[in-house]
Amino acid sequence: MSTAPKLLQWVGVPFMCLVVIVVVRTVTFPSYQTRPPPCNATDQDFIPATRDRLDRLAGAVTFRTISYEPGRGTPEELLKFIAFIGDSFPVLHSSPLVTREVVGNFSLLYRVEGSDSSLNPGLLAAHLDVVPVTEEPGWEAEPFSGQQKDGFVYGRGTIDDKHNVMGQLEALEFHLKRGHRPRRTLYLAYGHDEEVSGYYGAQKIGELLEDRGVKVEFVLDEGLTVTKGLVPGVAKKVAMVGVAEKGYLTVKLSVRMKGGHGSMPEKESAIGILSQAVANLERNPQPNLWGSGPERDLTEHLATEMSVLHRVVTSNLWLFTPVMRWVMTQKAGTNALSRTTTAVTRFNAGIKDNVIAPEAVATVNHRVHPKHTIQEVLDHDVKVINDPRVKVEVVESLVPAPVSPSGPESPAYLAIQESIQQIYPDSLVAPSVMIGNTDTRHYWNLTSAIYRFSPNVMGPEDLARFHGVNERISIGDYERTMNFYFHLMLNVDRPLVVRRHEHDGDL
Ligand SMILES: CCCCCCCC/C=C\CCCCCCCC(=O)N[C@@H](CCCCN)C(=O)O
Ligand SMILES: [Zn+2]
Ligand SMILES: [Zn+2]
Repeated sequence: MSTAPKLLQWVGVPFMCLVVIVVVRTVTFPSYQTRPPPCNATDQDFIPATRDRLDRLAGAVTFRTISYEPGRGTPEELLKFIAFIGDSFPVLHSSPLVTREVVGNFSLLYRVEGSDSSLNPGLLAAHLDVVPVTEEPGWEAEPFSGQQKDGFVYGRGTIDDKHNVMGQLEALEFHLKRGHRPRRTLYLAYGHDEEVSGYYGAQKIGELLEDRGVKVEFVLDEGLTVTKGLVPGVAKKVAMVGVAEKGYLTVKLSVRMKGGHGSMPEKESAIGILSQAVANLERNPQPNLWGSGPERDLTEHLATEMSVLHRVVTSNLWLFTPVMRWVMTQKAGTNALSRTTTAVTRFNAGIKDNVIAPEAVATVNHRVHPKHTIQEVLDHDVKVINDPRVKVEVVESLVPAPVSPSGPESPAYLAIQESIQQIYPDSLVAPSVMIGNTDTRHYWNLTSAIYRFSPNVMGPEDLARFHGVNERISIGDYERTMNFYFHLMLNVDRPLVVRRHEHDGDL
């Protein structure tokens, strides 16, 4: 047989088989998107973002409830914020159904008594504290003003996390004002030191509930959001419900050398050696694990909603995972889903222009992928630094969270999904990995159904607002936040049993 037909036989035929398999899988890949059951909400079942509600959010932002490090915050501001909350919701705070405890001096635990003791309580979480403000001159509005400008409320805490605190309380106040009596007992847990790991706030709340033998049906805390323009190949909004949460590892790198007079430097300095170590870490990222954890579910839940090329790839991850691994590392948001991230967040050295620095110290903040271990991350750092003069110390660590159930087998997840779809009817919903950390670490013993989701919309240009400059929330998003919690409180106020969910294709 001549070469051409033999080549065709050995290459062409297998290639054609491959093409057929890829095409068949693409066209037959299942849709995970479902439609919620009909919502019988009326016009009265709506919380408008009225002036007084916006002023309450703005007021909350004015309290400089900054957390600096574990055990070092702003107690006076927290006490003022707590008092402000008490004054802002008179029906809630005078209801015989509601009890409020101050836990750990500055955290709040509300309990709304339900009428049906056969239903396990639900727990909504958020936090009262914020991170410090940097780059103040870059802000378009004073960071603790709560200024309303161009359809936004500006300020530190507007999306992390005072919109959830105030949005949940507004929803509960609205329910109680209308005489609603919940069947399911509801806890509202507001930690005062989430930004510094919650050791004195949420941890105490978790311990208190455990000591009381409380088991909850679900926990919902801050998390990923409704996203627009962040998922490659998807034009629609995508609401990402965190069913998992990355761990973290904070590492201190230090180099000590002989100091001395700036006029007689040695060939290498502590600053130079540490700078090289940091550069090595940034040039050699932790391994790409995309596809090995819950982030794969996010992609597969969206495959049928993607543009053709992306759909071919995501419907055939058996073949194209290497392609996905490359695509997903091209931007910070998707890269954060794909691997343990490495962020050098502090670098300190030197005391005077003419003095050789005897020590240089840097802090590295890793967020650990669900399929990675703390030790593996540390081993990678040491290997990549490859310099025994650099001391590597673990400052703090947390293993990745257990993965919560999602999809049709998880009624609590479906209730969250349903509430999202009632507020964002044009949005897709998918399970995802919370790339930041939350107070839910302190609630692991209360339930296996822990979710992280904040009902506001984030686009590519908004990611930098988290802990950054010009943190803000649109008035429309705050209105949707309040109404998300209004609907969620209704949607969970029934036995949460596995229900047959209407698939698009079934209607
Ligand atoms: C396929 C597209 C994927 C895009 C993913 C980007 C989605 C962006 C939406 C939201 C980003 C959420 C990150 C914000 C985390 C907020 C909570 C927080 O700040 N927590 C702190 C706790 C610190 C505890 C101290 N160890 C933190 O994570 O730093
Ligand atoms: Zn937060
Ligand atoms: Zn934060």
